[in-house]
Order: sequence, then C-alpha cells, then structure tokens
Amino acid sequence: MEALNKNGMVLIGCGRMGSALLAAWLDTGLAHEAVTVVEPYPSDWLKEQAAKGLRLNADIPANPAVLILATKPQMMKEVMGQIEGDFADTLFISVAAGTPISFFEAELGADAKIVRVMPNTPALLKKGVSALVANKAAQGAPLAAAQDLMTAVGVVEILTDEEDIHAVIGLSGSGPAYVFAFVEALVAAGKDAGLEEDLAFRLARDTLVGAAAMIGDNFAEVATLRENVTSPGGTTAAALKVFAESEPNLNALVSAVVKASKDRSIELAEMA
Ligand SMILES: NC(=O)C1=CN([C@@H]2O[C@H](COP(=O)(O)OP(=O)(O)OC[C@H]3O[C@@H](n4cnc5c(N)ncnc54)[C@H](OP(=O)(O)O)[C@@H]3O)[C@@H](O)[C@H]2O)C=CC1
Ligand SMILES: O=C(O)[C@@H]1CCC=N1
Repeated sequence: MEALNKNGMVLIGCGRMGSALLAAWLDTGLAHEAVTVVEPYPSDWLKEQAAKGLRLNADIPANPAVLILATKPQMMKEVMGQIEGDFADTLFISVAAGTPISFFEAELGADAKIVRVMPNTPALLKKGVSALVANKAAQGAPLAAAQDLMTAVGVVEILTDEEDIHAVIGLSGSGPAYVFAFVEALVAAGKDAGLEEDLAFRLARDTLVGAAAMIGDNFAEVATLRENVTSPGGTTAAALKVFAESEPNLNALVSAVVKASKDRSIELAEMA
C-alpha cells in the first residue's frame, strides 16, 4: 500500500463491489487521506470514511497511482467522459463485467496501462477470488501492482486471454450469489421438512461453512469428500439421486446458470 499511500488511489463508483474492495483495502493499511472516491449517492458507510479523511467527490488528484472503475458497465461511456486529469503514470483498473480492454484503450489511448479485474464480494472479508488480464502497456510492473492490490483481498488468477473473463464472471464473479441462493433454498427446504426457520438457517449456514473449509483445506478430492458423506444405501444416496435424476439434472442446471451469466457478459461487451 506504500505507493498508493504516497501517490493516491481514485475509486469511481462506490456501490456494492467498490465498497467491498475499499473496505478491505482500508483495513489492510490504505490511508483514508490517500483515497479519492467519486460517488453520486454516497452510503452512510462512505460518509463515515470521509469523516476519517477520505476525499469524497473532491477533485481527482494529478497522476494517481491507481484509478479504479467500479461503476456499472452500462454507465462506463458516460463515466469515462467525466474523468479528466493527468494520468501519465496511472494504472487503470476496471472491475466492470462486460466492458472490454479495447473500450478503455479507445477512451484513454493504447499507451494507457489498463488491467481488467473480475473480483467477487467475499473480497470484503479478504476471501475474494479475482481474475486479472492486462493490456500490452500494463504487462510487467503495472500488472504486478494490480496483482498485489487484489492479493490483499484474496486469491488472484492471471488470465492471458481476455475472452476467458466471460466464463470467469459466470463462475466466480457471479458465483457467490449462487451459493447464497443455495443456502436460501436449503433453509426453505429445512422449513418444508419441519424445522423452525432460525434452526434451519443455522444448520444450513454452518453446513456450508464446514464443507467450504474442507474444500479450502484441500482435505481430499471434492468427489472423495462427497463419497465420504454418502453411506451405501443410506440417506445421502437417496438425496443425491434426486440431483442426478431430476430434469434438468444438477450438472445441467448449474451449467445453464453459469452460461447465462457468461452470455450476459458477452452481451454487455457487445454493447460497450
Ligand atoms: N457486485 C458484484 O458482486 C460484482 C460487481 N462487479 C462489477 O462492479 C461494478 C459495480 O457493480 P455493483 O457494485 O454491483 O453496482 P452498484 O450499482 O452497487 O455500484 C455502482 C456505483 O456507481 C455509482 N455511479 C453511477 N454513476 C456514477 C458516476 N458517473 N460516477 C461515479 N459513480 C457512479 C452508482 O451510483 P447509483 O447507484 O446512484 O447509480 C453506484 O453506487 C459493475 O461494473 C459490475 O460488473 C464485478 C464483480 C462482482
Ligand atoms: O451481476 C453482475 O453483473 C456483477 C458482475 C459479476 C457479479 N456481479
């Protein structure tokens, strides 16, 4: 965070993703005074950060180390029209789904250092996963700087082919929502099975947390972890049979879900 604290970070758009990243970076040693946020409707949390020294809707400083674009892809054209200043050494990082590097090069020039990042919201707890892809001008030190920034909030994967980012969005960008939807479904199913909602929620949450920890520890192959729960002729086998035999089955359903997100990302890129 040293270079950022010296030369500054600008964040354009501090909604759900922008605020998750900013909160984690502030917690990791980014100084409030080093951050300028442009956000038309600041949340109470953001106003609290401004009271601690963050520069809210102030002029963009000259030549900031990093400028992060975290507005909706549909707003990006308008947003780029509003950004003015000296960005000779600035690294541009966009977290927008859809908006391709070619769009930013057309707006900023091919010499601009641009890294496209696809993070996810667990970054708030420094448990995110981000995929990064850099333009030609950002290879080397700028990409390494972006990698350091995202490593501060979780795990980083580097992509060499920008086209892969659509599938990444479908899997890990949107992915936390699939997990949360699954927990909601488990709670509803627990209620249908006769449990009180509070108890069903605690059981669903703690099951997810425990199972996720086993995967995170690389305790065993995921298939082995599944098999270890599945006693022959027992209850889990009866349950998993429903996943396998329903129409569409679980794999086909999840595949369609990931593809829908990926396809929307491609659609947004075509609109950029
Ligand atoms: N949410 C997620 O899990 C993830 C999101 N992303 C990407 O992050 C970006 C933001 O998504 P998300 O945080 O969910 O969306 P939000 O709508 O929560 O955040 C966008 C923010 O930008 C603000 N904004 C709008 N216009 C401007 C402007 N001209 N200048 C500055 N700020 C502006 C919006 O204000 P207002 O609401 O008033 O319009 C809003 O607060 C998107 O591009 C998305 O693809 C990437 C990975 C994961
Ligand atoms: O829903 C969206 O468009 C963004 C991108 C990935 C997660 N949220």
